[in-house]
Amino acid sequence: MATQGQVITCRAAVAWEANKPLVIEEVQVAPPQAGEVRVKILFTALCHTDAYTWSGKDPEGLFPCILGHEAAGIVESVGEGVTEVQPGDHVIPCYQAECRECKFCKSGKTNLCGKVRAATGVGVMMNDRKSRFSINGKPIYHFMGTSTFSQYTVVHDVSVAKIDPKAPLEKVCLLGCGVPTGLGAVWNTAKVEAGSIVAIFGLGTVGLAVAEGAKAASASRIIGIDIDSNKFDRAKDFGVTEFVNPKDHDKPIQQVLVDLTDGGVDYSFECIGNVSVMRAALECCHKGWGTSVIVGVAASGQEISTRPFQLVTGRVWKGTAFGGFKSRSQVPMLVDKYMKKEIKVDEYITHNLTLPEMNKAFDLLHEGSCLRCVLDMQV
Ligand SMILES: NC(=O)C1=CN([C@@H]2O[C@H](COP(=O)(O)OP(=O)(O)OC[C@H]3O[C@@H](n4cnc5c(N)ncnc54)[C@H](O)[C@@H]3O)[C@@H](O)[C@H]2O)C=CC1
Ligand SMILES: N[C@@H](CCC(=O)N[C@@H](CSC=O)C(=O)NCC(=O)O)C(=O)O
Ligand SMILES: [Zn+2]
Ligand SMILES: [Zn+2]
Repeated sequence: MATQGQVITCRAAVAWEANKPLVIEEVQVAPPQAGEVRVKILFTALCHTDAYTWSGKDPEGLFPCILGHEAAGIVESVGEGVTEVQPGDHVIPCYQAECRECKFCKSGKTNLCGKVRAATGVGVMMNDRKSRFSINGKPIYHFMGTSTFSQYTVVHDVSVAKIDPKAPLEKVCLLGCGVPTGLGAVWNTAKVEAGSIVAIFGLGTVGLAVAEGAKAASASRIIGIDIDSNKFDRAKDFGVTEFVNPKDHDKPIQQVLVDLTDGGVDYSFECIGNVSVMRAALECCHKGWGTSVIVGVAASGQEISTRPFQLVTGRVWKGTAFGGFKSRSQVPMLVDKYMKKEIKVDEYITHNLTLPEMNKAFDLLHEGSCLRCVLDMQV
């Protein structure tokens, strides 16, 4: 039966309140308005940022909402004026939009886009500042402009990347967030050169993708730092060459790393979201040129600090969102790289579950063995 122009009733995992188990509900998904795209989500993974917002620590977190931002699906219908995708196209929703027209997009200096960010930050669509999700008339907020924990979602047309229809959606859903973030932090944000010494704090999916990117950039030493030594074995497969567990040392971890590397590392990446570790990641960098990239997302109210002397003496502190990749232009390129076996994706998937098992998937996120759990959304 044709669904275009109709309200679709489907299942979604609804976060009614912070920290309360998500509830699988029947939700009504309104048709896309001008400049919008309704997508049938086939597979979604969970990212730690979903857990962060669910925890109530995200200043932009609004409830009730439908979380989820690392997914793949098929366009069901498009609103007026949408030209770049059509029903049947295979797509990856992009929480970081790319309109190609705004001041940010035109600058060439950033992958951030200003076109819809004000609306996505408050859980609504640009057109009418309303949600397309409801339950018996009660609006449910969108999240990150993607809300992929629903069998159908509505996104802005600037927030969807059309990909190779031959790509397996149950795998390439990961290219919606964590893997590109780590790779791009190395390639786009830090621009690591061959021969560099790299330190990675946190060996989850994002940290391992940093390792993969650093290996591809021919870094000479890739030092993985994690408080869970069980992470070390797996990290070798992603390019980590040495391991340090801060718990094994009495000295501050930045001093341990400075001693290990004749004065400090060329590049460091914080992939945890811990502001004390962010400081250590900056301070383990080599005087004169070492660059530290903040990737992890820290909770509301948290602030970073260091002695300004650290920067006066040439260290550089940076951050990255989605690894600096321009989403609509570059996600299809990452899918192609995966299809040519130039980047890993399957290796980050440690668990597969289904939509009704959403809460189990959130529990898994906190287990050391889990990198990414992919949910089959149509079960
Ligand atoms: N900037 C961006 O665009 C993005 C940021 N993120 C953020 O990146 C961070 C990492 O994400 P995932 O890799 O999925 O997380 P994860 O939780 O899988 O990995 C974090 C790792 O850090 C380790 N760890 C925790 N405390 C530590 C400490 N004090 N010292 C050393 N290691 C420690 C844990 O054992 C774990 O292995 C999260 O904060 C997430 O929200 C995720 C995607 C995009
Ligand atoms: N709402 C949060 C912001 C969290 C954050 O920094 N998000 C990252 C992506 S994390 C993906 O898993 C990001 O790209 N930020 C840029 C943006 O435009 O949101 C808070 O306020 O803490
Ligand atoms: Zn994410
Ligand atoms: Zn833009």
